[in-house]
Amino acid sequence: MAGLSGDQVLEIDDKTEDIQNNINKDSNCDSNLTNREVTDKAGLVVRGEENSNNNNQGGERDMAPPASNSIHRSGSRPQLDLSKAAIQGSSEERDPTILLPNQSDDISHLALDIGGSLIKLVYFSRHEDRSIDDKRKKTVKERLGISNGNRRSYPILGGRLHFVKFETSKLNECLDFISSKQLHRGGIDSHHWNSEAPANENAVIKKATGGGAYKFADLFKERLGVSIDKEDEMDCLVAGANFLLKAIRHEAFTHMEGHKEFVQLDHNDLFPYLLVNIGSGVSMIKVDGDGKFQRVSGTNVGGGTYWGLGRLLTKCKSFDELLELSQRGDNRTIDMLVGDIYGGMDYSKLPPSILKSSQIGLSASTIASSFGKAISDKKELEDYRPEDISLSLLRMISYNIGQISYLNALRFGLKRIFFGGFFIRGHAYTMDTISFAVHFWSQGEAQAMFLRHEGFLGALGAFMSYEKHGLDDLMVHQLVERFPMGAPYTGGKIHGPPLGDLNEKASIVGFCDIWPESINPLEINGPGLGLSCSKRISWMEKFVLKGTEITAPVPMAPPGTTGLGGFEVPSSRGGTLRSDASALNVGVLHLVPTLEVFPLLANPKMYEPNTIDLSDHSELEYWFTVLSEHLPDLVDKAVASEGGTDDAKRRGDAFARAFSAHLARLMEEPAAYGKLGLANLLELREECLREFQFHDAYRSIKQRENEASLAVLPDLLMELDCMDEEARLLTLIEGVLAANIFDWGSRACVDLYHKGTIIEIYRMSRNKMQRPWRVDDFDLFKERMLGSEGKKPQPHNRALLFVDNSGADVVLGMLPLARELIRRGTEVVLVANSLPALNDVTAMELPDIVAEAAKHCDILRRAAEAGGLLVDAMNNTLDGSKENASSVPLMVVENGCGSPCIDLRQVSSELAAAAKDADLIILEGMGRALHTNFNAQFKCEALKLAMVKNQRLAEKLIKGKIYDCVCRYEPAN
Ligand SMILES: Nc1ncnc2c1ncn2[C@@H]1O[C@H](COP(=O)(O)OP(=O)(O)O)[C@@H](O)[C@H]1O
Ligand SMILES: CC(C)(COP(=O)(O)O)[C@@H](O)C(=O)NCCC(=O)O
Ligand SMILES: [Mn+2]
Repeated sequence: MAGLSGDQVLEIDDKTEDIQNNINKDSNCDSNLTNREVTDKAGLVVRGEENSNNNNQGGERDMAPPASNSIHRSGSRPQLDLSKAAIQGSSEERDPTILLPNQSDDISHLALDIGGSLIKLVYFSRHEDRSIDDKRKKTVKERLGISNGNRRSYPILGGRLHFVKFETSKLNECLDFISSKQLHRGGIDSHHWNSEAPANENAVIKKATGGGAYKFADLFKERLGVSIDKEDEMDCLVAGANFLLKAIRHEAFTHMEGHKEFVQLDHNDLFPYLLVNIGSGVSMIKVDGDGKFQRVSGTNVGGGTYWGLGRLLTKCKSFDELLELSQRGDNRTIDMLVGDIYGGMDYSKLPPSILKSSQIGLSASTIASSFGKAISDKKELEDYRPEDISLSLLRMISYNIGQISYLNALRFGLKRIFFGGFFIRGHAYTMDTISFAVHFWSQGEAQAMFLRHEGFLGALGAFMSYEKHGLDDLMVHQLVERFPMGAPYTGGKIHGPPLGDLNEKASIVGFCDIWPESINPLEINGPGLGLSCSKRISWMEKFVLKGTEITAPVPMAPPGTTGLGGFEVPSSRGGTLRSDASALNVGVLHLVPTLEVFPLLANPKMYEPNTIDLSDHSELEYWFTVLSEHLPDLVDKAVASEGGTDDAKRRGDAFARAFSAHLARLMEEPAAYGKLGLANLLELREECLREFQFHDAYRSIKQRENEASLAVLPDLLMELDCMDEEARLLTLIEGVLAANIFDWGSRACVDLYHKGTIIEIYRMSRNKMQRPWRVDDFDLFKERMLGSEGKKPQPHNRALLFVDNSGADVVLGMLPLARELIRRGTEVVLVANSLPALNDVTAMELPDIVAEAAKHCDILRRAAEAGGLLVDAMNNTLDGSKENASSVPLMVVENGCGSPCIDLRQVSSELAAAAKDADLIILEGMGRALHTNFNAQFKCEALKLAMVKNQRLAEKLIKGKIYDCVCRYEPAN
């Protein structure tokens, strides 16, 4: 336990990462600015007031010393040594357990930028090693032709870069934080990239930049035993900016008149640009390339001026308070406007005989002189509203910086100006004001852009200055911002009344109220599949019997306590500057070195994963409600998955708060974390769960559904084998669609589970799948598979089956389909999640499922052996033969993601390799085939299969109803 001083006490638990370490004991999550913050991009409330004023006060002198020395940074950083990918321990046996490239030197996991106002920290944390079975992976890699020599073999989803900040005046808190997280241990002297590695504290060196790197070096040595290696501040700013602009897709954006738009930057056309860092003071740097820059100007009127003067004039206690005041201010009471001087007239309306230049265009409302009214009035400071003072000050400083920036851009013919530094604080009005100034003075020629990691450029640059870590060599998509998680959300105590026994909700009621009329529940006792097989008790009857196990409530904690206690339905706030940044971490980048663009995308540049764009506010509101309403059930499952312990309940509560707060934040500012689509929201939820140590909330649910399904699989396969080709293919596709109902992510399906009716409904839909489906290309697909007019088509070479849910979905739906393809001579690659998401099956779980299925099916067994899925059984096959060598293989690869949706711009290298020889893609499930990729075009044939388990989506996407099915077949593009 490391007690932190100040008004926020953090509880530290050494054993756990981020969140648990730092759950705020104070239940007031909305406390105003706290001493320790994580990247705060909050406060994007757009003022209704017109911002058409401009600052006509030219001639402001840059009082800062014009340091115009040109620094050229060495570009000879060591390259990423991909050939030495075996990182720790025995590389033969284990996949590397770290994500950063393995070099002989270690990698830093902490760098600091200690500025005049704020200390910025960038640190790296490692994910757990969750790589899937090594032997299997090795065989798959051999099959796919991936050798360690030319391919990266780092585990997927291996680490995160965190961004945290503290007030410089609260240095002690920063030191406590570093110490609590053991960030001062390890480093360039240790040989293992591992927080457990013994550290010779005397030799630990940390990179730091900013004035405090000099000023506080002794304190760091004394308190943490750390020697500070000082890095040039400008050097770091530029390195950080270049890195972000190249590596993060939605890093830069424009902000004009309240409208934020992300800009797509061409990496080959990035330079030159002007970097304006608005910290306590302002630096203006002309950047010509990596390590090539020149500090061309600056101004001493910066963030420190606003905060310093503002504090004196308004008595505000915090920067945020000052900024918030400005939002309610009216600067006309204190600024002297053109109209004040010219008797209410626009300067441009003066008679032509007087007006020499008609180009100036100064309206009456233009600020002629900031604070100018204060000279003529007989007023004292107390007579002015602090709100007005704050706004006047903010405008004065923002316009001034915008103007000087433009003049410097003009000096060097630069069109693009990127603004960083914490003065901006993601504040809409500040950005609008700066943008206005740049736009106004350049007459639209120059563009002001802002950076999402605005204040961390220096710290990131310092982080990257560690020799040989190779971070700067990582390409786009390798460092991705998945979602802004990682550092603690200050969840607070559980409060609110404990719920009763959650098990009560399992009472079984009828299902007719849910199921659409088109499928009549009364027909469930009908003639089964209408087949001539002689089995009296069909597999389905057995499965129904198993149903009670599937729908039984998950084991929960003793009644009376629950993880739901303190959960609050998110509510949107408006009108004030958000202080949530102190509670929400919006500063984490995930380091995912193995991610690649899926090679079968027809047009990667045009590819947009999201089908539903949430820029329409009513759409966002709808999904906000859906996800909020689903939250109690999710927390219930998550807490149960961890045994319902008190700790789990506390984390469940904190998760609910954090997720709700993120949702609320996004409602207010949808682009807060980058461009927002539905897939991002769903991913946010998974990331948030992981953040609170819920690594697999549906673990036991998945297990029991798998078991029930595997128990009846042999009988299903037998039934299928009794059919002719055509009936079988149709039954297989029906089987996939029907089983997609086992979805714990859909509110409607969760209701069916809880009512105990889901199995019946599944049975019903398998028995009677009315065609045509809402989207029904089955006949086309059938023709491709079976041919027409007696012509046998060429079987597919390799099919990638993107599988979805555990249980019936994968076992009774996708596996039988895979088996059919294998039987026809097509290699099958099952593509599954790298990390759990809802009840989706993961790549790590699949080999066991396949192995179990293979026990009763020769086709699957041989294929699984050939694909390396049954490595242990290879010398011990059912009949002892070695026939697997000639069999068509069944393989499993991980997709590189941990969400119900898939962004095909970022897939695992394994999947990318598997895709090379594939000529058929089958995307299954709502997440993978509808929310994302519904409109994706592929170079090869694609089949998109899903049951639509959401009414609104059904209406919007297919003009249909809930539980309608989609079978979309698209020939190669
Ligand atoms: N919580 C905060 N406390 C103090 N200043 C803040 C805060 N948030 C934003 N600021 C603004 O950011 C400025 C510091 O920006 P920063 O980029 O960190 O520069 P420096 O490296 O000089 O500290 C402050 O002068 C102030 O204008
Ligand atoms: C999360 C899901 C995409 C999972 O569906 P799946 O991919 O398993 O078919 C889906 O359950 C979903 O969109 N749920 C949210 C909408 C709702 O509750 O209706
Ligand atoms: Mn799913």
